[in-house]
Amino acid sequence: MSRTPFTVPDLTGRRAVVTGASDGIGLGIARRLAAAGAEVVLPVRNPRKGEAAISAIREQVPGAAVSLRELDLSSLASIAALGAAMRAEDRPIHLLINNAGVMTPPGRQTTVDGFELQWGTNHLGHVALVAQLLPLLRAGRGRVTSQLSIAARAGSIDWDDLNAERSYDGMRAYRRSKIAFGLFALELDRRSRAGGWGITSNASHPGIAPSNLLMARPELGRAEAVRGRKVIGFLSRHGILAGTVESAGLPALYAATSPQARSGHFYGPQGIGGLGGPPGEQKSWPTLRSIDEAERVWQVSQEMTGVSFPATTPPVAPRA
Ligand SMILES: NC(=O)c1ccc[n+]([C@@H]2O[C@H](COP(=O)([O-])OP(=O)(O)OC[C@H]3O[C@@H](n4cnc5c(N)ncnc54)[C@H](O)[C@@H]3O)[C@@H](O)[C@H]2O)c1
Repeated sequence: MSRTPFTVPDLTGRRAVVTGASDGIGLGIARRLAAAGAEVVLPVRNPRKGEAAISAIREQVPGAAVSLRELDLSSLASIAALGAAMRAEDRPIHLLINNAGVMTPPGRQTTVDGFELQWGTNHLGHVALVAQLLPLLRAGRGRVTSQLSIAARAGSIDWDDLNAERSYDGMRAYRRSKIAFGLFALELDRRSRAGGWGITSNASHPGIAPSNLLMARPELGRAEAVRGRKVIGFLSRHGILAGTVESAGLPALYAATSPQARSGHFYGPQGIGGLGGPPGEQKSWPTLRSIDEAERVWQVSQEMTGVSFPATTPPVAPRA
């Protein structure tokens, strides 16, 4: 099955930031951006893995303009430090791809700030990052793309237990983090339009691909993990209901760089079940449609993280 029908346009002179680019889907995204001529910043938790990622990119894109910054999305202090360092560099950001993520860690874990790990990393961490980088994104008329998951097609936000303190289920918490993050991405589009911030925001999901996220599942029993790896590896190899780690980056790349991709819209693989295949626009999932919930996510996330976005009166008109 052909998996690369989308070519990233020329990005010479553009500066991109990609989270979670030391591995998996994010590494492929960063490599393609660099190949298209962008200067790519990789904020990573582990500098050693970051150096290896840069070597891997330069092997395929000699002379690629890639550099590392330190970022732990599970720490608001680390996010603030990255924001301060990048604002001090005072260079516009044209693309921000919020790709990093963690899924179903073994048992309920918390960030250094005490948030349930998936809620704190996948959602709140990226909200805080966008707030920290907002002046640079505005300066670059930046495009923000946020990576969701097919898991967010179902489930809901348990507003009374955002941190899963009363009851914890790993997949429920993952879904919640990705639904909230999707609602945030769409609300960012609405707020930017209403406030004239000059940035765009859309969302993507990669389908399913055999990255560490799915192939190393320490929370599963050994037999179950091996079975899962075999099934996903088989599906990916045969292009059935799954992509490769490389192709899974295409929806985010399309959302972030295609002249056809629109702010406030949603992109994913167009294959059977939306799990693999070429990237394109897809109908938003019911979990992402409530404007009331999006506004609530917007407010609650600022309260929980202590970051703030410029005030705007929420627009009443539905999204275009
Ligand atoms: N692989 C899939 O099938 C699949 C399916 C749906 C959604 N996704 C989403 O795609 C994105 C990329 O995942 P992947 O499959 O490449 O997984 P991966 O585990 O290979 O990569 C995840 C990346 O996020 C980074 N990360 C995790 N916690 C971090 C933290 N606290 N601070 C900074 N970086 C952190 C990791 O270091 C890694 O680089 C994630 O948002 C994931 O939820 C993946």
